Amino acid sequence: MTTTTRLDLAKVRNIGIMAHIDAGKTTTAERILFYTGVSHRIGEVHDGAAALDYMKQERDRGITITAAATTCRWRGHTVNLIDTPGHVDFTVEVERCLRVLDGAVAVFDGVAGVEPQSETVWRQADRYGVPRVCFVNKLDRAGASFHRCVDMIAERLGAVPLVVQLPIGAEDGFAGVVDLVAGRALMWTDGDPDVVDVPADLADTAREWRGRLVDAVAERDEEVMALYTGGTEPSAEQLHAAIRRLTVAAGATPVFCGSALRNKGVQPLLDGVVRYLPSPADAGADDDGPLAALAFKIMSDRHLGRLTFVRIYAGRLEPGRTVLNGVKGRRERIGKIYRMHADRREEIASAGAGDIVAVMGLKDTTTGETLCDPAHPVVLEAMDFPAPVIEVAVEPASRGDREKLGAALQRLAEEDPSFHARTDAETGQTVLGGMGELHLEVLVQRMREEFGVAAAVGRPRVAYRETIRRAARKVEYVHKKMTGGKGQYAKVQISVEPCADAPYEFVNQVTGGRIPKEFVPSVDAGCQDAMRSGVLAGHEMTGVRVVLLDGAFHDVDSSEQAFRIAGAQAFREAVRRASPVLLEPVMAVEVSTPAEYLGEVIGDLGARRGRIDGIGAQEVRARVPLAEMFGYVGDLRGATSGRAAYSMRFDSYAEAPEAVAGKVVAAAR
Ligand SMILES: Nc1nc2c(ncn2[C@@H]2O[C@H](COP(=O)(O)OP(=O)(O)OP(=O)(O)O)[C@@H](O)[C@H]2O)c(=O)[nH]1
Repeated sequence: MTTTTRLDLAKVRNIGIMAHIDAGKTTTAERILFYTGVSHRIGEVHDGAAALDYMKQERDRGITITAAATTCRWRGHTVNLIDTPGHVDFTVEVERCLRVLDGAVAVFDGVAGVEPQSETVWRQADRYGVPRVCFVNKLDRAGASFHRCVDMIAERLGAVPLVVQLPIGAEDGFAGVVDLVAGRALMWTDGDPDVVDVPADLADTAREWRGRLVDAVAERDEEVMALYTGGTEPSAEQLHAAIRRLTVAAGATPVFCGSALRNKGVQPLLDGVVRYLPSPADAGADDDGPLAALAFKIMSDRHLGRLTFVRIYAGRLEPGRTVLNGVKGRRERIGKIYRMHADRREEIASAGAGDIVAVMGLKDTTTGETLCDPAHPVVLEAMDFPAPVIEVAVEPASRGDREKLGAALQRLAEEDPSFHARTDAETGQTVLGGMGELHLEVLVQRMREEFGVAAAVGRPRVAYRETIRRAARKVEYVHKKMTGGKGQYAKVQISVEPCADAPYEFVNQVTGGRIPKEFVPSVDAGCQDAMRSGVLAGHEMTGVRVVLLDGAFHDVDSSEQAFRIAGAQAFREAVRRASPVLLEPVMAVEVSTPAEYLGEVIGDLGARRGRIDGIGAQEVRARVPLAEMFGYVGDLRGATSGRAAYSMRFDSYAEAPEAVAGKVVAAAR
């Protein structure tokens, strides 16, 4: 059965849930699905039964890897919910979700407060200008503190928290919340909360905090300020409207609280989502304009095959329609369209601006590309994906496995733009690259379990790069083969020089037909072939400009192939003369630790060739080469009795010191 819906845009919310690993995103999302009637029982993460974590891997590991888009309904609104992964290795997933969201719920662990990864994700959301509401979760746990977490939101994240609720009771006795806007209390026993008077012992505190809320809003909102100076207390509706204006403008963030696990606080959080977070209409979505949609995720479904998740910004999508991939300039036909409900799907007859849906039938479109009306081509701003910094070599067990591996890698790379696969030119091995140890572990496990590839997998190693330190001018290479029938002949002369603003550039300066036009792209292709495997240790090269200066050809014996070979050989020779160097990935590392271990943590980072960027009362920021960070999880736990935590993301590539480079080069040879 298919359904046709024309959404009232003002009643749509496209939101994500973001947080540090284990803060309780998945548990909160599960409760949202339960209360909105999508799922009929509550799946627990620790039972491996959460509906959103539907991939087998996720069930095994109890963590969220792939963001799943789910549609649910709350108080007459359509809420498209995206559950984003919290582990730093999957930052790309978070980033691509933020790109298509209108708003987000930031979940914090009431005991741990603002943790490093919540900070990373918060900054990402800042970068994309995504309005947020906060949910301070786990208030049932021993040691939880709502106010400490609110302070951290202000201090660590530089946000303006608007406290709209106060917890009633603490830890085991946590029973409900005061709604400061309405001046009522919500108490949970089972299911929906009872709305009652604010408990007498909290009345004064509640009055004080409502005053603070009104002050904070008045300071930033003219309408409430006008009431305030006129001596009128704003009504609940006026306050709601002002909080919405501030939230949508990303000028402040309402803070809610509760315990997802104990089923407390989730319904008012949902109210907050529809009340305060923006709708696509706030972003100017237009159903009647020409189509503009962004593909933000590719997923292979065991039954349906390739599904492309798209966010529609303008216009409508219908099955059977031909659309243009604005980036590739190729036409694609839309197959069936689905609204996804985590583990279930609903076929729909059309989808409009502001919607997030899954589409079948797209063959050529990858993550970050735009779909548009062929008569009105547009390209929406694409997404940037960081380079893989860690690799493993994979050796298929048999020829059959090699074939399966090829298919698996293609599918996995389509789904995940932060995953790369290449063939090592020297060893012929297949090398997989990713964002971190866990990322690759998950990919390898999927390759084995989902695609049935039997393969030996090497130890994870750093993905180095190679570049050149200076220019090498006028390097010549002649490719000549005169054996047998038709010969091969191509001569090229090139210069190479360091290129700061692009990984690779090719400039053609050949004049007077010394190389026929049709062979110039072959020289370029040859240089790019050689870029894939540097002369030092076979790592991918970056930051090289090639200038093609001169050459010669032969009427009969010259071919594209010959010029490609000559280009590659000239390039290798030029690079050898241009002081090639090894680059290593350097990570931005943030460690949070009890103060007593601070000295030890700093000393250890130093021993790992780290450069300290900043030291706080309980935290250290440093830049450390990735090569020194293998096994850091365990070492840090050991040194701090498990009390410190860290997060790490790619920062930059830097020239490896000679001692390090020497070893890498020797190992490659
Ligand atoms: N005490 C308590 N535990 C909670 C609460 N919410 C979640 N948990 C537990 O915290 C753990 C992590 O919860 P998840 O929901 O998987 O956290 P997550 O943030 O989705 O984690 P990832 O998906 O791995 O990024 C689980 O064992 C939950 O049962 C809560 O309100 N109170």
